[in-house]
Amino acid sequence: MLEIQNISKQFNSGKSNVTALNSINLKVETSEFLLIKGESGSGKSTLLFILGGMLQPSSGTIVVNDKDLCKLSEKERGSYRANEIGFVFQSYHLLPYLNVFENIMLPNTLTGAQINEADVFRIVEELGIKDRLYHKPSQLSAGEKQRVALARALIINPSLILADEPTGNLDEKNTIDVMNYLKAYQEKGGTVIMVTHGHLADTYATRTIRLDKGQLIT
Ligand SMILES: Nc1ncnc2c1ncn2[C@@H]1O[C@H](COP(=O)(O)OP(=O)(O)OP(=O)(O)O)[C@@H](O)[C@H]1O
Repeated sequence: MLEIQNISKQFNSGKSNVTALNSINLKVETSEFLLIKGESGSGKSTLLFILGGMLQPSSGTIVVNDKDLCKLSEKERGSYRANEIGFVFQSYHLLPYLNVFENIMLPNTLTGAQINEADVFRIVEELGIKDRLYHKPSQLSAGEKQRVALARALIINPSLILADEPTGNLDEKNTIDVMNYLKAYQEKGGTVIMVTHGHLADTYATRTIRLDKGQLIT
C-alpha cells in the first residue's frame, strides 16, 4: 500500500543544516502494524510527517495507494490527508472549545468529508466514551481524550493510521485499550504505522523497524 524510495530530509535554518532522514527505503503492505523505533532525534516523527503528506522530503519518492505524494499539488495532498489518513498524536490535538461530538465531526467541518452522525454514535459506543459526547476536552481524562482522538481518526474510515507516541501520556490500562483499538482496526484490514519508545506495543506489531541518526538500521 505504501512504498518509499531514497527518502532524505534536510532542515536548513541559517548556518545549521540537519539531516533528519538519509536515503530511507521502506515498503509497507496493507494491514501491517508497523512500529518505528529509535533514539530521540533519529528521525521518527519526520518520517511519519512525510508519510502523512505534511512535510515534503528533500529528495526521494513516496507512493501511497498508487499515488505519488511528491507529485500531488498542495490541494491534492490535503485531500489525501483528509480522506485516507487518520492521525493520532501523543498530545491528542483536540480543539478545546469544541465538545467530543464536534471534535469527532471535525473532518466534516474542515474538509467536507461525509460523516454520518450514526457512525459517530456507533464509534463512541465502541470506544466507551458515549456518555462523554457533550463534554469539552478539558473535562476528560487523558485516556478519554485519546479515545476521542482515535474516534476522530477512525471516523473517516482511513486506509492508514499514522500514530506518533499515541500512548505516551497514558497509564498502562489506557495504553492497552488504545493498542487494542488500533489492533482491531488493523485486523479489519487497516494499516497502522506507529512511532513509539514503549515496549508494550511490541506484542501488537507485525513488524518493527529502527531508525538511527536518520538511517534505517533494521
Ligand atoms: N523543523 C525542523 N527544523 C530543524 N530541524 C528539525 C526540524 N524538525 C526536526 N528537526 C531535527 O531533525 C532530527 C529528527 O527529528 P525528529 O523529530 O524526526 O526525531 P524523533 O526521532 O521523532 O525524536 P523524538 O523521539 O525526540 O520525538 C532532529 O535532529 C531534529 O532536531
